[in-house]
Amino acid sequence: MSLLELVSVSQSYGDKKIIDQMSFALEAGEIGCLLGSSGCGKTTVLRCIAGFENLLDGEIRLAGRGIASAAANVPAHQREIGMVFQDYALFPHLSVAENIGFGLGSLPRRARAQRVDAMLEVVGLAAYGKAYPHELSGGQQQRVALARALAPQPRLLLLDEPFSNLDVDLRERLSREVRDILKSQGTTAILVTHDQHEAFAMADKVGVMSQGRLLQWAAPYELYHEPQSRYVADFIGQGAFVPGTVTGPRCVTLELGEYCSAVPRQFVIGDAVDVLLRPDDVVHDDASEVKALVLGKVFRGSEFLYTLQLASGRSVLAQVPSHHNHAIGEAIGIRLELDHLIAFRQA
Ligand SMILES: Nc1ncnc2c1ncn2[C@@H]1O[C@H](COP(=O)(O)OP(=O)(O)OP(=O)(O)O)[C@@H](O)[C@H]1O
Repeated sequence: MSLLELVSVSQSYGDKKIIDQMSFALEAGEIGCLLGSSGCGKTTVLRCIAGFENLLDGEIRLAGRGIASAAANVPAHQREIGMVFQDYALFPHLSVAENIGFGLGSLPRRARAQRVDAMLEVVGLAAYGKAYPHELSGGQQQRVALARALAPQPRLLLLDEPFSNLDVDLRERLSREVRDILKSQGTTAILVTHDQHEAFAMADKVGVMSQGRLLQWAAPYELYHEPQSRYVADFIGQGAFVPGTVTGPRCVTLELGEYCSAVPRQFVIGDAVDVLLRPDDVVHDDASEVKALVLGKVFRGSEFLYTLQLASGRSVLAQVPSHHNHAIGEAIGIRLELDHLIAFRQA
């Protein structure tokens, strides 16, 4: 039995449908992530799970028990769900230890103090119990918020864009740290973000949302390598679509030549397809007869990300080791190295 199940959940504000028949399941101890552009309904899903919104249709189950449907709701405070918000929402007049102990009122004093100490240790702030929130950095404050949410040992933790107030470096580090903390505690959690690096760094399962619908719910690797729709293929990672024709059971012909790998089974010979080329599929090769013009380049330390123009005028991206330093306007040889093909029928 999954720890959290959403079964065909819909929600609306007035006449406007915000969540449309959304279903997914999260196993105990897993970290899930809802990823999507601004306004697609991510936060609304969290609010439905937390008990702050009523459902129009469908059901939410936590550990096998129905907690929300159009007909009945378990009140938010009885759901044993913790939340961490973007703005930390710490109490400024309480010390770090008092903040963390805030939700532990039902524990005897001693047990509460022990739990607070243990949580300070878990989030690496053992020396800061007596400090006040304004004396801490943004990253430290977010760790206090995490400790406060974890202290009552919720069945499920919801994190709503928890790192978006932090600068990029800290975001990356903290997202790894938070994942380690959640895993060490065996906490089941759902994170909401519009940052796919964060989603990939943190989550076991990622759900891509668009306009209130869940388009795909899968492990990050699968989302990247086996996107089920053009939208997901486009949204996840970088790349460009290039038109081609299926020429054999495993082959497709593009303007860059014929490439044979596993053509998805739904296609037959003669089908017109758009093939997704990721930057790492396009390999720089001086010996190749296929040439492309360097339109732009971004230095990334160990590599360049080149924007290349093909003979047709179409652009593709290529990830090239940075000792190949070509000038804009130069023609360079390229070939494709496709492990597997991501292709969609041409519209
Ligand atoms: N209280 C409300 N009343 C009416 N409409 C609302 C309300 N809250 C949110 N919405 C609308 O619901 C839609 C989804 O909002 P939601 O906050 O869930 O999106 P989101 O994906 O979390 O966006 P962001 O990444 O910008 O936070 C938006 O169009 C928003 O305008």
